[in-house]
Amino acid sequence: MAEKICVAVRLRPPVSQSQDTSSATFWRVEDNRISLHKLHGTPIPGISYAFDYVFDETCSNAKVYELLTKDVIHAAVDGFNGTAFAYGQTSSGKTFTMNGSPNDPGIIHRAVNDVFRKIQMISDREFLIRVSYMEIYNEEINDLFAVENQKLQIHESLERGIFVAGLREEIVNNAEQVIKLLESGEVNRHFGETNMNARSSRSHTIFRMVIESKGIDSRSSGDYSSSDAIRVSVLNLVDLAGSERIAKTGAGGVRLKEGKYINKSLMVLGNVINKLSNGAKQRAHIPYRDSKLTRILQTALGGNAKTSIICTLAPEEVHVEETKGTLLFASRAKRITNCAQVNEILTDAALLKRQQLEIEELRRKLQGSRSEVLEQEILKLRNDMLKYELEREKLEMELEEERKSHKEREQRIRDQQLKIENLSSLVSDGDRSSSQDSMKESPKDECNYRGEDFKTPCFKAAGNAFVAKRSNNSQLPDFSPLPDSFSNVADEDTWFKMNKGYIADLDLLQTTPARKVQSFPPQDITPDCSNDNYKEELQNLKRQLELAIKGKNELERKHEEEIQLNGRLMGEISELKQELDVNNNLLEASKERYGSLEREFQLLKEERDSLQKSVSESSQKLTFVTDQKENILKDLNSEVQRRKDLEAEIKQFSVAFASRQRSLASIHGEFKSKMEKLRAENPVPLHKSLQY
Ligand SMILES: Nc1ncnc2c1ncn2[C@@H]1O[C@H](COP(=O)(O)OP(=O)(O)OP(=O)(O)O)[C@@H](O)[C@H]1O
Repeated sequence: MAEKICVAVRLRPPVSQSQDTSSATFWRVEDNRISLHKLHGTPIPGISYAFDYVFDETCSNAKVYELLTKDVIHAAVDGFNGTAFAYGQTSSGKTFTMNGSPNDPGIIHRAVNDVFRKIQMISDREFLIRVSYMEIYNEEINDLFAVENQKLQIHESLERGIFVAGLREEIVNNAEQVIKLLESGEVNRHFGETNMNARSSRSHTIFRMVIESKGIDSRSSGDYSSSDAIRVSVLNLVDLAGSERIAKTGAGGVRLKEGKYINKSLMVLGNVINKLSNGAKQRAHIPYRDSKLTRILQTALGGNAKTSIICTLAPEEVHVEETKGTLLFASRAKRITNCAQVNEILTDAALLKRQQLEIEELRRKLQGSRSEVLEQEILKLRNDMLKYELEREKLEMELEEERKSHKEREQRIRDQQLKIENLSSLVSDGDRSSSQDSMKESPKDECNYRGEDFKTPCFKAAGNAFVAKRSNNSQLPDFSPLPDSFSNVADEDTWFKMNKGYIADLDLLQTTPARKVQSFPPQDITPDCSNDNYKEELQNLKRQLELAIKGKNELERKHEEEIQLNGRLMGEISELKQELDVNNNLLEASKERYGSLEREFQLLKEERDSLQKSVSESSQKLTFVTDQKENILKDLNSEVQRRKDLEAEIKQFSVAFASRQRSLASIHGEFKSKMEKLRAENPVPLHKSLQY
């Protein structure tokens, strides 16, 4: 059954009253809560903790045992593993709590007495108790019952669980015997003097009782499921060494080395408690193997055991930080859930029967909900996967189409840009031609000019044609001086770049028509023209120019629109891409889940198969045993029958024997009387006469 570890804290009495008067804070205990207060009584926010029990400095070991530990001890007698340990900084009262004083024995003594007292009260079971006592000193395990057993190793086996190999175990019959053994062990324990404690435990000690019991009349009951089982439980009573600040303990040399080992193993214990307190989901790996202490206490921490922890606190203000640390440890420990169950070892027949029941149960579970649920989940996942695949394909198609139309639009934009460039150059060419024309005076020049093949601009093949036109025009520098203001609008370099196919800056291009209007108004051109045709042509040219400018503006507007549309579409494409990514992730996740479910399903199938196999093996075994039993019964019956027959025969024989005896007796009587009669008739001694 899952249950939380039981956690209590205990405040030891202050070492010296005088220290307290100068304190600025003190710990207050109210019911099952402990909080830090300022000297005048105001509670300090955030430093208040509740536990299963909070014992103040007036509390006795008797009370601590009664409220916190007794249940664990009693449960151990009933077959549950149990652990009780004391945790706290050095000199906070751990050893006092576990070992006690002559006037107020500690938890270990009380537990030992209680175990034997309880056993006495159980009449239907017989008990076997073994005890051992070890210490972990500088991360080495030593036997406190046998000093020669040092540096012992931890092992693990199916039958014994985690155990210390080579540790002496004494079989004990009463509490006094155990107390004597404990006293002998205490002598071997490592204690040392530090600034904080004149007799400081330099090692963690674990006193262990293994309690075995068996129902007394198990044979007669015939119920194999429980009375035939042997219960084995392990009870650990642990006195930890205290965490210490080297600065405070003033430790050096050996003490310093011990302190480092102590702190390290307590840190591992803290880590284990921390991980366990995170709850099953976030637990991941629990570092039990990082220290000997946690390895030995593995079952007690989050395993098959009932556990109670007492955290001892030093009340002095100078220890307030350590006390807060201990309280934090205690509140984490409070969140740990153990799952204790009676430990039973079964005889073969009981084991067979129980296994069969378990197999049946498993089979029911397997055939029932679990596999159905799994199959349904797999089906659902398959559907989801198909759905995602379809959605992905659809999205991919949409994306492809979008890409295509995006390309087309880009092409259109490029075309438009080109057209705009052409128009712009045309406009400026036209301007320049106009200005040149207006300055021309000789008919030869006029003819030359008119002889040029001036056409409506061909937008599509603009690039090269335009470059050619520019190069033609550049042959007339003398007749076409650039206005001063031109360089402010579009310099030669810019033109050059544009004509070479550089990306155009539209802002620059837009300034070109404005220059034409400002610099070359039409009235400046006409008065100088004497030829009518030429005038007409000029008019045409002007019209064409106007049209071209209009066209160019229109194109620019369209171009702008296209760019905006393009921007929007790009946004849509990136949204689609994101959606596609999300879908892909979902697909991956469901694929993974699907895979793991399939694996789980496969495992379950294998498990089911092996279970079925073991069921059939068990059935075979059972049939074999039943057959054997029947045969034996048959043999027994025939033996009984034979015995009955023999008895009857003996009876008959006895009757016949008796009647024979009777007839013999009568013959003998007759013979005797005849002899006597003969003797009377014949005085010759009979034996003589008979000799003849
Ligand atoms: N509840 C208590 N009532 C009276 N005296 C106490 C109590 N707790 C502790 N003490 C006394 O305080 C001193 C230190 O206690 P103890 O040796 O038990 O501390 P510890 O936590 O085991 O220290 P360490 O970790 O150094 O071994 C001892 O003299 C002990 O008798």
